[in-house]
Amino acid sequence: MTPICQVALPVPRGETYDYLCPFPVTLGARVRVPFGPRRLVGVVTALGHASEVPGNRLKAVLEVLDQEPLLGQPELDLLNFAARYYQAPLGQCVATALPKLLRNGKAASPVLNTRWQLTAQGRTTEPQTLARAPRQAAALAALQASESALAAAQIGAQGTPSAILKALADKGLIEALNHLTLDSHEVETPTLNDAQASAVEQIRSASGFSCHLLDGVTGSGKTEVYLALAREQTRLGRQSLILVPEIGLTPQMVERVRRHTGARTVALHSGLADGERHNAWLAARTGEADIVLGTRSAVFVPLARPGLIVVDEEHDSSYKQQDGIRYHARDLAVRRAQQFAIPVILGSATPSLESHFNAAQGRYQHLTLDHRYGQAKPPRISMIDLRGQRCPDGLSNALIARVGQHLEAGHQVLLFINRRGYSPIMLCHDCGWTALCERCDARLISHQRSRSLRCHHCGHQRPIPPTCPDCGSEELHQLGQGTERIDARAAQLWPDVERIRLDRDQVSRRGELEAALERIRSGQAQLIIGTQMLAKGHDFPDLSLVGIIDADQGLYGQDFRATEQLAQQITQVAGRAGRRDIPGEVVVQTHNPEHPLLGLLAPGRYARIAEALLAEREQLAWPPYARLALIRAEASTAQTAMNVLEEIAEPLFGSDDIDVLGPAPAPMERRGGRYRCQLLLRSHKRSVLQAQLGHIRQQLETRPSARQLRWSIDVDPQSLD
Ligand SMILES: Nc1ncnc2c1ncn2[C@@H]1O[C@H](COP(=O)(O)OP(=O)(O)OP(=O)(O)O)[C@@H](O)[C@H]1O
Ligand SMILES: [Zn+2]
Repeated sequence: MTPICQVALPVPRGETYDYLCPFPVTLGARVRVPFGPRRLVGVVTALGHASEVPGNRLKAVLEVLDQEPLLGQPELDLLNFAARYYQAPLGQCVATALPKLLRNGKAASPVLNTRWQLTAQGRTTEPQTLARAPRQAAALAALQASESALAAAQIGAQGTPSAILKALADKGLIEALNHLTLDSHEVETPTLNDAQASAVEQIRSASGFSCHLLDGVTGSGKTEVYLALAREQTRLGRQSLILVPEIGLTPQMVERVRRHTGARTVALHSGLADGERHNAWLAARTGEADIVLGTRSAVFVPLARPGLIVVDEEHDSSYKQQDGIRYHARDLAVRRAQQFAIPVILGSATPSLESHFNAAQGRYQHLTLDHRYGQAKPPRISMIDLRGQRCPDGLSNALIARVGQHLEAGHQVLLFINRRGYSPIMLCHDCGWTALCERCDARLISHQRSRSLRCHHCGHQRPIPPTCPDCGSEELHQLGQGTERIDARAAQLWPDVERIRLDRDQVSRRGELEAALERIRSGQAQLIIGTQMLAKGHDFPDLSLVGIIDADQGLYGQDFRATEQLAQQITQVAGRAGRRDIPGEVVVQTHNPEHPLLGLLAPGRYARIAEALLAEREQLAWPPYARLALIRAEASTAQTAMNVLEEIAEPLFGSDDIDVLGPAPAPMERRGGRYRCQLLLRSHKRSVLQAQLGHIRQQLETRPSARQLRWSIDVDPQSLD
């Protein structure tokens, strides 16, 4: 009898598909199969001899792509768990776990490295010293002139042959991005202070699975705790997986990891070229890499010899995927550690309420670092009361004075505003017209450089009108600020100071962020204007002042996590100031100086905020005191979406174990021309909720009325929008 294999395919529905397999094949290997008119690559998730599909309708595998399993049993278990828990098709979970080239059927062996970068030595070596090898000298000069890594074809006007690059690499002057070799003599291991050493000791002395919440104020040296442990794992021949929330944090981190551990380190994130990502993923899987530093989806990477998992900035909402499979990488990381029976560290200066709660319950070991490392003191925090002040461009006179002083002293200044563009409100002073998106319940944001009005929700854009479209008045005012406006004002105020603006409009392409961060780190840029991209994790030694332009932005958020997130964001951004010898200062502009939350911003107070918020959550039975699942539906009319959600909700009313909230219109009801509604389910019993969700998903997949919908199920939603 021909064996039958179950294959997880990247298609929107269904669990797995059965195929006859006339070739030898192992679990976890990729196969190419016919699927309707198409040919797809999938992963074998089960093998057997029986199928519910009648034999004459079964199709056969066309090709087996891997002789050895690409995904091992632990990865398959995790993917199966994620598929069940997050109500997502297994095939899509598998597709999330694989880098693109492997998804497309490329062989599981490294592709040629695509980009080259300078090593520390290469940055400081004069090309003239290579005068006897003029082509090498030219290639080195070209890389020194570039702000980012380059492909061989981009180095020099005609490109550079790989033999020349190899020669430079052998001299230790350049390296392929994601390279695995190392000059071990560069390793410097910092001496830990008592608090760090004690944290390391406690984690090290745990055996088997253990979860540690490393709760340390900003600048307390959490990173060195991770690295000390990772270094030890490397020495013991085991791998460490370190997750960070944003790509922006990886280049700096990779450098630091290598310098402090001497380990073969690879980065894994979406900013890499396909080939680089492919190679890094394979290096993790074969065990060639000792340390894997990655963003969210790296939680799925196969590890040949796992020893430690770290989730840095564990509170960060970017660990939760907001579309497709809505998984939470932090939660899956804990699950993985359990699977492997190894320790996992969740680190943050502002731990999530979930992790606080778990630590309080004794499920996680709570380790604290209460002071900044070394002589660095907590930053001094002051408020500027904006009431009654006129500052259309967002900078009060008091803040301008502070910025001026810090710049004059030769330090760096960060102005934080969590909105890109020029101004969020365009208003006609005569008739009251405001610029709204036609497709969303949202205002259009003006962007001066491109002279356009843009919707940040659906991408719609149109030119800024010269006069009011309703009454023709020329009195069009722009109210409020985004990064662009702050930047424009800063250019007038400090024309000779080198500025850098960092937001998604500025750095969208690969390499741009790295280049920008390098300009900050090298001290070239003195004044930095940025969004939350810059708020966390970065360590800029010369930064002494952080100005928070508008603390009120988040004070009135409707979401149940709004206050938690605001407290985290402000604490984190404030934590960028004064991390070394220069004393730090934080200036917060607000119309609500008496707001209790702002009063709690002083360093070390975050725990008090967290306790207060937890008490509130308990009273209201919100997470972590209950579990939530949000079912979203959108359609061309609100009624269509509401009707289906009502049908779904109907049998649940009156249930003892599940609270049904809604269905109701989403906070932003119309987006991209479609109407959005949602149904929130809440329960104290995870298993009951899970069972119901399985049932609901089946209904949504099969009900004819649901065909006109776009719907999703979000388990443990990060926001209720
Ligand atoms: N043991 C040590 N020896 C020398 N320098 C250290 C040590 N520990 C920390 N530092 C330095 O102190 C600064 C802050 O450390 P680190 O970046 O690890 O803090 P963190 O707790 O991760 O901060 P954040 O949460 O704000 O990102 C860094 O510049 C780091 O190099
Ligand atoms: Zn829109």
